[in-house]
Amino acid sequence: MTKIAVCGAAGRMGQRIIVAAREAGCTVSGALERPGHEMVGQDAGLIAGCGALGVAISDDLNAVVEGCDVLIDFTTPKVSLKNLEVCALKKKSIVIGSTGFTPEERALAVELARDIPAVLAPNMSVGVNVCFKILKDVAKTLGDDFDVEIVELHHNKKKDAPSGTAVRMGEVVAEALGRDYNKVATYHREGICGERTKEEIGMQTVRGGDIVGEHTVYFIGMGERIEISHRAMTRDMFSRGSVRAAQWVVGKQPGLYDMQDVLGLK
Ligand SMILES: NC(=O)C1=CN([C@@H]2O[C@H](COP(=O)(O)OP(=O)(O)OC[C@H]3O[C@@H](n4cnc5c(N)ncnc54)[C@H](OP(=O)(O)O)[C@@H]3O)[C@@H](O)[C@H]2O)C=CC1
Ligand SMILES: O=C(O)C1=N[C@H](C(=O)O)C[C@H](O)C1
Repeated sequence: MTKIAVCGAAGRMGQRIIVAAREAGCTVSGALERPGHEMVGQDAGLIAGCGALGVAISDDLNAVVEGCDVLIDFTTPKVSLKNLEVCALKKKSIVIGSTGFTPEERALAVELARDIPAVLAPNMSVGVNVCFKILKDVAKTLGDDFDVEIVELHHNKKKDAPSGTAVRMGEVVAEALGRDYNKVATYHREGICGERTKEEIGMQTVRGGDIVGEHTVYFIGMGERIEISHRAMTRDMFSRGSVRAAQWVVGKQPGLYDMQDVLGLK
């Protein structure tokens, strides 16, 4: 039985991951929140709503990592990089779902995962990862004649924008079209901003209410349009995906993997 510890255990995703780990027959060996968090000391299962587990939410990163096979972490990039560093020191595996990594932070993650197997993915659902695969083919087939715009919608508590999934979708399309995402992504249009360039990929963000997560990539041509959309109705396919990744990654060769590796979509 895989021993899973969860970082961000009292958060929206952390709670669902604890439930998913139990449903998958894994042992929840530890649960983490930051020092001073009001949930430290509480039973992680009671907070997640799946009954007492006898696992108190801790603020002791070293002790929690020591006691697990794999840490699942849905927090922020800075916290995730620290967790990756500690997992590397203790030779434990890690699954990171946090989003909002800068290119420099991502490069650091690759470096830190040199000696341990780690999964880093902005979206752990099967549906979104199949969309990544489809998008590559669609973009390659359509080529430069269709304008690409990406729109994402999320709840009003989300801290990063655009979503990690939208950025990955932009990267997949840009790469398929032979463009550099960081040069062609256009996040803002206002005033007399000029005609749209052929190369740009528009990235639009909507925030409100309790939207779990919606992504649409528009390929807009003359007289026709293709829309590839994914809508998440609950967080459960993200949490199940993260547990699947945790079970998969333990024992793999060191290195940084993504959800396409876990699902065999490459
Ligand atoms: N890859 C995927 O499939 C998905 C990724 N995400 C991403 O996961 C991340 C978390 O999302 P969500 O659960 O909605 O966010 P929440 O804010 O609900 O949860 C994050 C939790 O992490 C806690 N935390 C902050 N700092 C630390 C620390 N140093 N040690 C331990 N815990 C800490 C937070 O505490 P506090 O409230 O005190 O800050 C909070 O309880 C985001 O980046 C989001 O984009 C979300 C869904 C799916
Ligand atoms: O913060 C969220 O909620 C989500 N974040 C991920 C992202 O940024 O892509 C994935 C999902 O859409 C939910």
